[in-house]
Amino acid sequence: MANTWWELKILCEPDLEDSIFWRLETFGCRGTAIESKGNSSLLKAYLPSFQAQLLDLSALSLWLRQDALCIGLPSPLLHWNLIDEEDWSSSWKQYWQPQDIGDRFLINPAWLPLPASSERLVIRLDPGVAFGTGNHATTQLCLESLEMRLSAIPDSFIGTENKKDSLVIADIGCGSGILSVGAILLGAKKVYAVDNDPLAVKSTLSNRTLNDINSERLIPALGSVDVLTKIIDQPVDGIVCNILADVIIELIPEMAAIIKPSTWGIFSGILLEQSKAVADVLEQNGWVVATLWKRKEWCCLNARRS
Ligand SMILES: C[S@@+](CC[C@H](N)C(=O)[O-])C[C@H]1O[C@@H](n2cnc3c(N)ncnc32)[C@H](O)[C@@H]1O
Repeated sequence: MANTWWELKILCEPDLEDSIFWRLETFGCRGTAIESKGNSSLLKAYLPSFQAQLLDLSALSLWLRQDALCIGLPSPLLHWNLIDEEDWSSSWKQYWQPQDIGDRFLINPAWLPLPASSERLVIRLDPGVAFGTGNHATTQLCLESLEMRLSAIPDSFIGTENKKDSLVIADIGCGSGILSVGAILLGAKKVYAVDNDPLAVKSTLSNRTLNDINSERLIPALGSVDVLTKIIDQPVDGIVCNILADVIIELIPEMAAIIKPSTWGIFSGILLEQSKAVADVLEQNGWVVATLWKRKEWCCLNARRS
């Protein structure tokens, strides 16, 4: 029998989009898409059917209504139905279009032709069921921060030991591998990409191939910081970590084992109201938080050790 998926369709006020995406992500949805419907937004999200029972979907519906109520907006309408795998893979892909991010990147869905000419660094992507299409504000903030870290300063200004083409980076919570691929395209020498979801590791591996990246330059592995401590052969120059504030807070002390005095860090997946808690833990663990970039209700902390 074909694998089946829940297709969730949510009609909502545009102002609710981000909080709903947040709920869907926490609920375990993959392959989210969005469509404008007049003054409303239609969000679609997909979830392997075995991951949720009808009761879970009812609970999700209740949370969505409560979230809307809290900020005084009309309740979103949630509908669900079962579809087979084949329909799933085509349903959300049709809404995903090439997208410029920052000054340097263009995200190109794997099934669409490459642009005839582009001065941008093209990240070809098929996220499969992993998070990381480039649509989410936190992914964009991380890519823009990487751009700032890796392309703002010419090699000649950053000293031999920090030359861009010798930079080793850890991508913690790599998802589709979008940030790892971006870092390599910007000139990093090597990226170790870890995720505790096997499907994310699989997706990063296939996106490595899709972008013709040598297997010695992008090294995906199942796990988290503990695994990095075993697979890296030297402390990393940079960390990019787009997970959730609570998880980042837990991982920060462990990161001490993979860094050196000059390591920089890009931390996102953090809601604005959580930024102080994350910044406090970073500072208690020897980081200096240099900037906070925000988009919608999300933020990204750029930090360094010295
Ligand atoms: C928000 S997604 C980020 C994906 C991609 N890096 C991006 O920026 O679009 C977070 C990812 O972190 C992974 N994750 C969650 N907790 C983790 C942990 N403790 N260690 C490693 N990965 C984790 C999830 O499986 C998910 O793929």
